[in-house]
Amino acid sequence: MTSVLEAQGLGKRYGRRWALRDCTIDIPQGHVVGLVGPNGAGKTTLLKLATGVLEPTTGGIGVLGGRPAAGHEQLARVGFVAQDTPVYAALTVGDHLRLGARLNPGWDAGLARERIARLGLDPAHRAGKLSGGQRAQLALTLGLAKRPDLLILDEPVASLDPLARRDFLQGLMEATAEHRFSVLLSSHLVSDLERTCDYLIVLVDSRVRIAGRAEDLLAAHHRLTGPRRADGTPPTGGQVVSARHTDRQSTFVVHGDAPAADPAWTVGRLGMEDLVLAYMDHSVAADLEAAR
Ligand SMILES: Nc1ncnc2c1ncn2[C@@H]1O[C@H](COP(=O)(O)OP(=O)(O)OP(=O)(O)O)[C@@H](O)[C@H]1O
Repeated sequence: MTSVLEAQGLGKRYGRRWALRDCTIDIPQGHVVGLVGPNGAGKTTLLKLATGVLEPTTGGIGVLGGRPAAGHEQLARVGFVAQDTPVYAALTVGDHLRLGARLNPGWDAGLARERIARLGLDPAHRAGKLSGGQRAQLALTLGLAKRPDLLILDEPVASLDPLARRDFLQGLMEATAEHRFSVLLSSHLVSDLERTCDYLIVLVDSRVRIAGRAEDLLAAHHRLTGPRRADGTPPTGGQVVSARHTDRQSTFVVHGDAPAADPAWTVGRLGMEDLVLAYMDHSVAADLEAAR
């Protein structure tokens, strides 16, 4: 099956600073992919490379088997809702739908109308007077009604309150269940992704730290807690993702097979948030960097 996004040695540099480097990933179709990382990690850069808004400095990127933004057909297959869910303030909700119909060959007018009605949005209302949550829902509706094979959303819920955030993500999940398309969604909040995404990419300091199916990643990581290790290494094999030490205790997050039972050590599983935080741990990230 064609990958939804395939990158080989992909990099983007601004002057002397790399916004994204050495990015090699291959994401199968049919997932809701969460791209997570701290501010400035390179998430927007990767999404803009995927939509063809930016050209790579190094390497290459393919989206749904084609070059990003290469021709009408490719443009029609990819929907993009940029950061801050941009809409035209002076246009009404109805104007947005008419514009969507004019610009997109595969426009699903029924879906757009039905969704706007379900959200309780008045087609005569100017977009500039909508609340942040309503604006985000309008932008999502435009993205969905385009009926893309891949919908890319850059921090779509960043400015929303918890209720609006939940409604937005729920609407997105319902749409993916109904229309079967792939989604690539960025956020710096793991809690947003936990219920929504089944594939995860963790980006830290402009590099992909880990990428894969969420359940595989969770199964492949363990937390070990036990007596403080004088040499700072865990009692087992596996790649150390993060390490924390107090006077008496050491806690490691390791990537690898389940460690053999040792009565002095507690072995625990991780949730998605713990996993992402472990990869964001800067001290270990710096060590990994030095070891490359
Ligand atoms: N046009 C630009 N010119 C120069 N540097 C840039 C430009 N755009 C982004 N950068 C830099 O590239 C790096 C990655 O930025 P990017 O916007 O991709 O991060 P992000 O993970 O999306 O961050 P956030 O969560 O804050 O949106 C940052 O250091 C940023 O300052």
